[in-house]
Amino acid sequence: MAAYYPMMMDLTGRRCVVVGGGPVAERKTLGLLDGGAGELIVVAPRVTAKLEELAVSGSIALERREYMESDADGAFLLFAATDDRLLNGRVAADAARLGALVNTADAGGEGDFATPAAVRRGELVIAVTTGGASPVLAALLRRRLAGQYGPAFEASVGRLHELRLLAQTGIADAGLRSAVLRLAAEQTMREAESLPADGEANAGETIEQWMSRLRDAAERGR
Ligand SMILES: C[C@@]1(CC(=O)O)C2=NC(=C\c3[nH]c(c(CCC(=O)O)c3CC(=O)O)Cc3[nH]c(c(CC(=O)O)c3CCC(=O)O)/C=C3\N/C(=C\2)[C@@H](CCC(=O)O)[C@]3(C)CC(=O)O)/[C@H]1CCC(=O)O
Ligand SMILES: NC(=O)c1ccc[n+]([C@@H]2O[C@H](COP(=O)([O-])OP(=O)(O)OC[C@H]3O[C@@H](n4cnc5c(N)ncnc54)[C@H](O)[C@@H]3O)[C@@H](O)[C@H]2O)c1
Repeated sequence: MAAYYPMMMDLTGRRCVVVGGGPVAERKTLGLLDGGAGELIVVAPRVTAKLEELAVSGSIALERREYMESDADGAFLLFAATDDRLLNGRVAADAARLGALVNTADAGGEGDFATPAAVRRGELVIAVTTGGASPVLAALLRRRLAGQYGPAFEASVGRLHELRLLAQTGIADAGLRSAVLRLAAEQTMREAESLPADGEANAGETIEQWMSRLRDAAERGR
């Protein structure tokens, strides 16, 4: 069992290849699209209706045929998600030889990385993994976190980012700036618990007004 190192990968301009076209390959493909994969190719003789739809809309390139070694050539990420154990092993071996990072959907996650269950709220990504101990537990935790930090949390994260940019230029004192940013994050966490699904925290207050209010609070707390 690997210890696993969590990281967030920028897939802009990267070639990603999914081998297989069943429900598992579909899930990996949707995750790659959410994750901004630059060039996404799915190779399989048989694919789900959703993958078919993504090919028609041009979101993925679909190669409706069996996998060939050349599919691994030039790939940055490779996903072995077929129901054929021997083939998934071959894809992993090709990836190792050709320098692609590989994920295998079977065999205890043999390969270079595992895919976590993820909640996306704008720039916030919450990713959960059990390293193969219980993928279902990862999915259940993902569902709980998605409920706890609902869709409206995206706007809250966006406001925090705007505030941070403004504070970087608008508050010269580094200690005061970090106190303001901490108060803002703490307030946002508290609000997350009471935020209506379609509501926006502090709607109506500009970022400048929010920063000034936080600044007063931080100065009082010094
Ligand atoms: C989190 C998630 C992300 C995703 O796939 O996007 C994910 N599996 C999910 C669901 C899921 N997987 C399975 C079931 C059926 C129940 C069951 O059998 O337990 C369900 C439930 C369902 O389908 O609802 C079965 C399964 N999974 C793996 C094997 C092979 C093995 O362990 O040997 C088998 C047995 C296959 C068989 O028996 O033939 C392997 C892996 N699955 C992983 C990720 C990696 C470790 C993650 C971790 O442990 O945290 C790893 C190691 C490799 C990888 O795929 O990267 C996604 C939930 C997404 C979400 O809902 O948000
Ligand atoms: N990691 C996970 O999250 C997870 C979850 C459940 C199951 N699994 C494993 O993943 C495997 C795939 O699951 P599924 O439900 O998507 O299977 P599935 O049987 O629905 O689909 C298999 C896909 O592989 C394709 N395929 C077969 N031979 C191929 C070849 N030579 N080249 C290219 N594509 C080929 C088929 O066309 C089909 O699209 C399962 O066998 C299981 O071991 C993994």
